[in-house]
Amino acid sequence: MSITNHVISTNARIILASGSSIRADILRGAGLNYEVISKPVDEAAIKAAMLSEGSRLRDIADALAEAKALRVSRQESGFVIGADQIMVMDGQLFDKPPTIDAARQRLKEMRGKTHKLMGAVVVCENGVAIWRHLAVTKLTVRDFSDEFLETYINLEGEALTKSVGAYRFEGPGAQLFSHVEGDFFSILGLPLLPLLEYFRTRGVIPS
Ligand SMILES: Nc1nc2c(ncn2[C@H]2C[C@H](O)[C@@H](COP(=O)(O)OP(=O)(O)OP(=O)(O)O)O2)c(=O)[nH]1
Repeated sequence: MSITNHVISTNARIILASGSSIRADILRGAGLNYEVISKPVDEAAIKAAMLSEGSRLRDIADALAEAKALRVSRQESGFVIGADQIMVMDGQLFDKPPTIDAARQRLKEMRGKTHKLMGAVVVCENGVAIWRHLAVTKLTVRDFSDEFLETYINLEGEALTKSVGAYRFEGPGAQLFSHVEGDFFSILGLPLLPLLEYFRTRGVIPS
């Protein structure tokens, strides 16, 4: 993503509690002045506990986003943003692929099918969750050739392991899809527009 560094005045401290580079790029590209403070959260434990209780997958994304934001908000002042995104296909939950080969297998599994991305964002202040939003996007992967897949994988490499869907929609990854339903920023990992609207209602950024 081509990112400008044109900041629109921000009247409060904004912290992104995420190690995700694309989330940072999205906030910076939108002209927000923010800091990144990310602290570890045992996502696997939260996910496993909620799955064993039969929680809805969207609630898992929300709980993870809240846990990430709370972990930082308990120690830092300001508006703390936590986010989490899960991929769902054929009723199954997928995490980020651990290796390039796992990404290859995942993309082959996704070929010709539609999957959902459930993206949660939670804002916390002084250790309390004060706002939340969930965006569900639907993406239909075309029946791409093995040759295209190898070309794409060689182009993106390790970046595919940083994305829950094993693609980067903002780049040549767009060529994987025949149809998407939902918001561009939510696909990338941060439901930006509802978040900006919330910050405007709180006077953090100008209306
Ligand atoms: N560049 C790019 N990244 C994507 C795309 N779709 C999903 N992602 C990334 C956004 C997130 O970094 C990641 C989803 O995983 P998580 O929600 O667990 O976040 P992550 O572990 O990366 O960071 P965090 O837990 O917030 O520290 O997938 C895309 O189309 N392009």
